[in-house]
Amino acid sequence: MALTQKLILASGSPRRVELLAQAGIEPDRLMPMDLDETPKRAEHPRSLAWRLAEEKARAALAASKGEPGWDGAYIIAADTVVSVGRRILGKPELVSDASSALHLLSGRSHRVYTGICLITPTRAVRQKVVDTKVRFKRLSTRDIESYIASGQWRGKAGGYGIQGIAGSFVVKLIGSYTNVVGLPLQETVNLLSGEGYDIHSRWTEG
Ligand SMILES: Cc1cn([C@H]2C[C@H](O)[C@@H](COP(=O)(O)OP(=O)(O)OP(=O)(O)O)O2)c(=O)[nH]c1=O
Repeated sequence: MALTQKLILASGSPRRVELLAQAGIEPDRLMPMDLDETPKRAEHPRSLAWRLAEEKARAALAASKGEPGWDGAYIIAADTVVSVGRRILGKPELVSDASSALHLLSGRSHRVYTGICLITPTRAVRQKVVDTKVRFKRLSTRDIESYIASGQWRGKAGGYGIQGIAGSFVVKLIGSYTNVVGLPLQETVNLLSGEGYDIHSRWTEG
C-alpha cells in the first residue's frame, strides 16, 4: 500500500539522485526545471535558496498537473547557494569566474545554504533551509590552477565540489556534510516522513 506513493524529484542534479539513493530513496520521476536563478537585488543567500527551491517544486507541480498517475505525487526540489558573507558566489561557467571564487574561498570560512521544498499529495508546501559552515585552507596558486584543470568546479555552486578533490581543502565543517553536496539528508528524510512518506519500507536488503 505504502509503496504506491510516488515521488518526483524536481532536479537534474546527479548528486541529488545519489544522495537520495544513499538514504534508500529512489524517485519515481526526475523533472529538471530550468529556471532563472539570478538573485534579486540585495537578496540574502538564505532567501535565495528558499525561493529557488520553492520555484523548482512549484514548476514541477504545474508541469505534472493533470497527468494521469502523477496527481498525488510528492514533489521535492532543492537549491544550493554558496556565500562569503552576503556575497553569493553562483555557479561559475568560465574559468576566470571559478578562479575568482576559489581565491575568495581560500583561507577563510563560507556558508553553504540548501533550500528544500516538499509539496505533499494534498498540495501543502513544506520548506526549510539548512546551512553549513565550511572553512578552506589557504589555497596556493598551484592548488587553484590544478583544481581548475580538473574541471570539478563545473556546474557547482561556489565553484567546487566537496565530494571530490576539494574535500581535501576543508579544514573545518560545522553542520551537515550532505547539505554541502546538494541535499541535507537528515532534514530531507524528516520532511518526507513527517508528511507520511513511508521511508522505512524502502530500506530493504539487496
Ligand atoms: C558546494 C557544492 C555544490 N555542489 C553542487 C550541488 C548542486 O548540483 C549545485 C548547485 O546548483 P543548484 O542550482 O542547487 O542545482 P543544479 O542546477 O545542479 O540542479 P537542479 O536545479 O536541477 O536540482 O552544486 C556539489 O556538488 N558539491 C559541493 O560541494
